[in-house]
Amino acid sequence: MRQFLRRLAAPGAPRRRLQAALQRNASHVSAQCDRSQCRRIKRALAQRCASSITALDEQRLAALPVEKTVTFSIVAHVDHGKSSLAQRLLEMYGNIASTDAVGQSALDTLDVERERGITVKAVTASMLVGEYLVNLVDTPGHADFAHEVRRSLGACDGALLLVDASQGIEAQTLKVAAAARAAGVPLVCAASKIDLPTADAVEVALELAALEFTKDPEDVLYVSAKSGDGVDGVMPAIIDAFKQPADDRRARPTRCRVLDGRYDITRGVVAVIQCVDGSLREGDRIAFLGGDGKEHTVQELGLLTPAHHRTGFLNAGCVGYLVAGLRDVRQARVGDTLCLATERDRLEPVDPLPPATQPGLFASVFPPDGGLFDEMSRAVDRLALNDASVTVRREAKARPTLGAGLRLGFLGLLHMDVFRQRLRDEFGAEVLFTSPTVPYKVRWKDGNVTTLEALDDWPDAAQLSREVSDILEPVVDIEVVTPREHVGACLEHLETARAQQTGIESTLDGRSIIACAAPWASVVDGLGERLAHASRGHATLAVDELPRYEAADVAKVDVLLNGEPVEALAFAARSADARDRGRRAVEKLRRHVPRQLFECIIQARVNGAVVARARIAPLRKDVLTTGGSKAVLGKDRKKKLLEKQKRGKARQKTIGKVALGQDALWAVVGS
Ligand SMILES: Nc1nc2c(ncn2[C@@H]2O[C@H](COP(=O)(O)OP(=O)(O)OP(=O)(O)O)[C@@H](O)[C@H]2O)c(=O)[nH]1
Repeated sequence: MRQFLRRLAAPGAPRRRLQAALQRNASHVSAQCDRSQCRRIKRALAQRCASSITALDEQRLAALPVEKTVTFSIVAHVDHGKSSLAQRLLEMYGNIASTDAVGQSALDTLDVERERGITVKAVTASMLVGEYLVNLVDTPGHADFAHEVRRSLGACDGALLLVDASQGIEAQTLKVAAAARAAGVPLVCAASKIDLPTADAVEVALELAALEFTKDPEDVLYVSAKSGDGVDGVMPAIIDAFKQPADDRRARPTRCRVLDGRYDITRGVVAVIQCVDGSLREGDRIAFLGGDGKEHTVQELGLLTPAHHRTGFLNAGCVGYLVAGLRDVRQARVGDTLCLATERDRLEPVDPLPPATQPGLFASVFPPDGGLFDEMSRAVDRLALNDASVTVRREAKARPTLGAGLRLGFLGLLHMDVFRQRLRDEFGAEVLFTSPTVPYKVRWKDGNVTTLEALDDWPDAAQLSREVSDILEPVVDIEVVTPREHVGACLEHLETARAQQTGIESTLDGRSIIACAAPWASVVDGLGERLAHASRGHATLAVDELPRYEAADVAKVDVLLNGEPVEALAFAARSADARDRGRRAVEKLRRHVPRQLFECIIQARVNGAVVARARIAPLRKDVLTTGGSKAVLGKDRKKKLLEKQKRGKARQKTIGKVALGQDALWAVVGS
């Protein structure tokens, strides 16, 4: 049944059968698959039904000159309405059926996006607007996914900058606008959510002009995805601003750039590609420039609407999907250029996409059972294909209690948490994540500087006193945008986070922009949430992606169970806070470690000294009771049994392993 449903959900399946299957099979789907498989299959079926109503005129598309194509990204601060506006545009141009609901976008297809109500992946949808083919890219707003925005901007003719008219310009608005400027991408600005009673679109337009994001405040569009007001003016403005001059790109040798990809269990790598020059057809033999030299046959090509709409060809200016029987995820990396196999020796790669941002946070992952390392590794590689900013490296050495693992690099805590959830949702991989750590460095007294890839490599107490000159920590530039009345509260939190203020400016609409240099560890430790809380949700934080290193007074906190350090639980903290944080970690862990038959001692250790201790008493087994009733035992026999139990417990205490679940590990993270 599952196979049958997968076939139905695949592109090319007839619409009538799909709709009938969707209605008939809902209960079978539920019966045969687990919750997340079931949701995915039903969604794929529903999308296929919806995508078949798309009125893409393939003959017109085949003849479409490149100057009649436009690619643009929607960029904004988190929750300013990007996905909702994209949804309305898809409805307006017939890609999907109309709905009255705002907030659940057809472009947010991942379980994690729907559950959390945020976009984590940039998604492309192409639509026919008059005589133009417009490729829209909906990008995430959260800072942890800023690499998706930069990658999308690298492949766009322009960007639509949205600003929530009731919130005004926020920290991430400044960040994405700066990224667009750096990439040389022109902007069209729009004030969104103008239906809200607190909206002040004119104020937003003036502010956008003051910041030189638009030349004239009158050029700013006013839109509401909820009421639909102003949405019909968006595409004409986009086409007008971003249309490209006529050129001969269609006639040049074919070159396509890989923008994204995901692994499909039946079809292998499904790559999102942008046809930059020439055209590509199903059946063509292709090769990757600078790749492994292998040739592949194009099996399936089409547009993303956002569902797969198979066209059999892609011409210059189109963004679409490609299936070419690639089984190894390393064969089609984001940014790679592919061309016709016969032309590979005479072509240069397309301009590179912005490189993936350096990870700012590392964690190790281990399979729950050491033997499943290969399966875990494959799942991580396949998911990393869909998230180019994650770095994956095999741990240099196997950990004593956890076995072989992978060291993963992330851009922030949310990024890491989303990756963990996607591993489970999309690949069924339950893995153990260690406490995340920022990459510290050690400056030794002999002048050498080494990077601490993992907390395991942290110098011990003796080395610290004799050989280490400084521990260096990453520091980043941050900007906090807040209404003026909350500046005091924000500054207090910034001081607690050891942020050094470097400047403060006022905006036209009565807000302040505070610039600081802050330890990256404080930023990933929830500084953004604390600032938002202190300002009743008004303050927003944007972070510069490139850290520099400065000397810091930090120490490693080890957590021990029955005298054994648990590598997964070690973390670094400011020396002044290490004792407190160690105590909190022990307290939290005490609540998560199940009682065992033997005594369990939890300790926190800083620089070799124990700073906190908790004891979990053993479960008491009544060895004098057999089969539920108390046997009549002689005094000597009782004594013997109790002594035997005592010896057993002592042995268990030394060899007994306390099984720790991921919830216990997560409880300690951020203690
Ligand atoms: N009143 C009103 N609410 C809107 C409008 N557009 C979006 N919203 C609401 O604003 C919230 C965020 O909307 P999204 O479209 O998910 O915002 P986003 O910018 O795509 O969010 P991220 O991708 O996570 O950054 C949702 O609760 C929407 O229902 C609008 O025009 N009017």
